[in-house]
Amino acid sequence: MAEGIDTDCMTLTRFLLAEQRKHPSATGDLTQLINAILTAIKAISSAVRRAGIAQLYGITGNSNVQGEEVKKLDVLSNELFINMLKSSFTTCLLVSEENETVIEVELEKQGKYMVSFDPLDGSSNIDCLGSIGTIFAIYRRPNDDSIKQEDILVPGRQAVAAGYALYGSATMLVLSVGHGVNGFLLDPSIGEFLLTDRKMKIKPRGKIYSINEGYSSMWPQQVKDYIDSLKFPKSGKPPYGARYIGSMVADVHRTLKYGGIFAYPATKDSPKGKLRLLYECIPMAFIIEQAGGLATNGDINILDIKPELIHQRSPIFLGSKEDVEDLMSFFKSSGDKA
Ligand SMILES: O=P(O)(O)OC[C@H]1O[C@](O)(COP(=O)(O)O)[C@@H](O)[C@@H]1O
Ligand SMILES: [Mg+2]
Ligand SMILES: [Mg+2]
Repeated sequence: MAEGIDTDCMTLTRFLLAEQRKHPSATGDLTQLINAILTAIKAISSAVRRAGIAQLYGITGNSNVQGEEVKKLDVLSNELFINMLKSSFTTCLLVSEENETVIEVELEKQGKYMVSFDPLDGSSNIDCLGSIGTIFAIYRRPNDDSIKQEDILVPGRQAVAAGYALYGSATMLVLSVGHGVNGFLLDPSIGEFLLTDRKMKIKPRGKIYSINEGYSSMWPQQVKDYIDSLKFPKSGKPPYGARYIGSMVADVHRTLKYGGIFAYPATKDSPKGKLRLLYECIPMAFIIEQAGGLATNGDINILDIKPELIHQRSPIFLGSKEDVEDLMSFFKSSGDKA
């Protein structure tokens, strides 16, 4: 019989408590907040698993066979996330991809953290049973009494934690509280996340690039030249392989595990790129950097960008350090920005 992964039976709950004990002054609020996120992720995971099989029984679209309303997965995921975060009594400001404006938590439920999140990422993959995910970043609120909505517009460098859940062939949570990255697999039979990927590190260089090649005619020249250098290497080295799922969580997770580069550049149609800074680019950049990789917009590090708008977009290139540095050299030598 094949041996299973050695999990040491370290549950995420135990892991978080051990992290908390490293900081004697910790109040436990961050642990409570992450636990609330975990509950939302378990509920979303269970809804995702049911959504696939629901197609078999005609429970699709907006109503089921009885004509009852069925919430779309992204709407349901958003509601679950917001409810869990509010009822954790640890948050004050929330930014969700699904809400136009900043959500201010009711005064009596307010706590000291701010959270930005994409409750369901890769939604175009839902109907074809492809992998989807959830992304989040956590910040401490400024130390004054009155909170302002713009308080959440801080560079990713100031995040205290970030992570993502991937609803793939199993549900995995990848988390960093600022001391490296750890991965936990959900065992649905016991409802627990178990530590399976301890101290995750990204290879310094990979062999895979991940970009929507269909838009190549609209890429900046530097991106065209860089991708050509991977496909037609001069030195007689083998070319890079290409992989693109179209679900950021799944594409970034593969990049973290196998190495290489993930890119969503600016295009002629989307001069600022497509992906959103607060709840897609920053959390992923935080994870990749904590794992020893790099994330840039082609000009500056993603974590050093000061956001100006909650739904601001940014070009992004992230992954193995040497691969991202190679890409950056194409922008530097042309003198142009991404
Ligand atoms: O289809 P495209 O243009 O390649 O875009 C794919 C990107 O869009 C996204 O699906 C956008 O996320 P949402 O599903 O949360 O809107 C990313 O996950 C993915 O990287
Ligand atoms: Mg998304
Ligand atoms: Mg989304």
